[in-house]
Amino acid sequence: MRDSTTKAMAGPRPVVLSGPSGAGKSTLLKKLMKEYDSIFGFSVSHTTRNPRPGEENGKDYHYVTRETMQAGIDNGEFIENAVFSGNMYGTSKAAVQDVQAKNLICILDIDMQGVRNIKTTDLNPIYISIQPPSMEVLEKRLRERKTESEENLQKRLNAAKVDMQFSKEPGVFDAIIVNDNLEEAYGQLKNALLEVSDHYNTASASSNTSTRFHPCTHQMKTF
Ligand SMILES: Nc1nc2c(ncn2[C@@H]2O[C@H](COP(=O)(O)OP(=O)(O)O)[C@@H](O)[C@H]2O)c(=O)[nH]1
Ligand SMILES: Nc1ncnc2c1ncn2[C@@H]1O[C@H](COP(=O)(O)OP(=O)(O)O)[C@@H](O)[C@H]1O
Repeated sequence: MRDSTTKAMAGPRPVVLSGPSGAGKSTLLKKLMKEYDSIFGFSVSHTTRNPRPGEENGKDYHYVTRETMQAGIDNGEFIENAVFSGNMYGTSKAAVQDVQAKNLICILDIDMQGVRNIKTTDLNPIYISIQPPSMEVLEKRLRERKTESEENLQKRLNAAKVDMQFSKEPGVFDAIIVNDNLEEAYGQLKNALLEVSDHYNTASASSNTSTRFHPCTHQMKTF
């Protein structure tokens, strides 16, 4: 059902990045955000999982208890929420509004349940799937990341099999990027952001030849 509280406002379309845990979404997003920090803004999700070393509350996630998260959901504060590997995750309306208020293109990193749920809302994002070259490579990268217990790792690998099938469903994603070589995948991500939307265009920066994103304003829905 559509959220009847949504209202239209001018602004660029958000971007959803999805794909298996370990596919490289955070790595690619961090590169994009570093290069184009005046263009893109990250939608900071809520989660009940513990922070990893180096992660910052309010930057990577809002780390909350189950009780706090459930209260927020019950109170209608979330656009979507899901349980992944035993933890709750969700995109609050405030997370998206905070980015839009800065006139930045909002980027969401969400799982496939989130993709399905967002498709029932008026957010109208561009959907990009980041996929690993193979299950073997995914497992190797997840193990080398050293962030997960064996149990969590197995849960992520099981979810990844379903996710890889989901990404092949016609019409779900505007672009699918296989993250084999990081620089190539990053180039493809930038191209996908340009190609999948008429609302982006490129121009040479005055002082160098790097590609710049210039979002045009158009009608979009916000929460
Ligand atoms: N539905 C939904 N999924 C989210 C949200 N935030 C993160 N996720 C997904 O939750 C999964 C686990 O994220 P995380 O614990 O950070 O582990 P990682 O993907 O292995 O780095 C990933 O697939 C994320 O895309 C959210 O707000 N909503
Ligand atoms: N193209 C790549 N080649 C090799 N390692 C990569 C590549 N992309 C990401 N990684 C590494 O794989 C691990 C998983 O990437 P990450 O960005 O955390 O994935 P996700 O956010 O999708 O869970 C990280 O340790 C990251 O440094």
